[in-house]
Amino acid sequence: MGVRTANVQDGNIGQTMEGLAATIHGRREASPEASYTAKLLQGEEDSLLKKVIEEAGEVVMACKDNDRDHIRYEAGDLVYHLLVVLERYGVTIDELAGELNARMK
Ligand SMILES: N=c1c2ncn([C@@H]3O[C@H](COP(=O)(O)OP(=O)(O)OP(=O)(O)O)[C@@H](O)[C@H]3O)c2ncn1[C@@H]1O[C@H](COP(=O)(O)O)[C@@H](O)[C@H]1O
Repeated sequence: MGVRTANVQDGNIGQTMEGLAATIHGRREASPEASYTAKLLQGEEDSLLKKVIEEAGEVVMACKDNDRDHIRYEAGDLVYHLLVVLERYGVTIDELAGELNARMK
């Protein structure tokens, strides 16, 4: 695990999520030997789904340790794997945004 200090100046969540989702989409046709994302997209469905549960558990453990850097790191793993799930099941990042925006009052 490579937990490090985050540079918040690097952060723009909209651009980051769009860029990452586009990269993940582009791995649909990539070789699973060359790309972990391609392996998740093309491999066993349950392997990907189990990974989401595992990463969610790691976020919870980091929270129980009250370790901010570790929480952020594991949240990154969870969000990445969640985006891979969305790609695999054909839910676009714009649809996710629409879902969240519809809840705003
Ligand atoms: N954001 C990620 C990303 N986050 C996590 N991971 C991988 O997810 C796996 C997480 O597994 P584990 O939890 O077992 O490993 P860990 O996090 O090292 O250790 P622990 O959390 O268990 O302590 C590791 O293999 C990470 O490399 C990611 N792999 C890829 N990406 C993005 O996807 C792009 C395409 O990557 P490729 O699929 O390699 O082409 C990359 O450029 C990145 O932008």
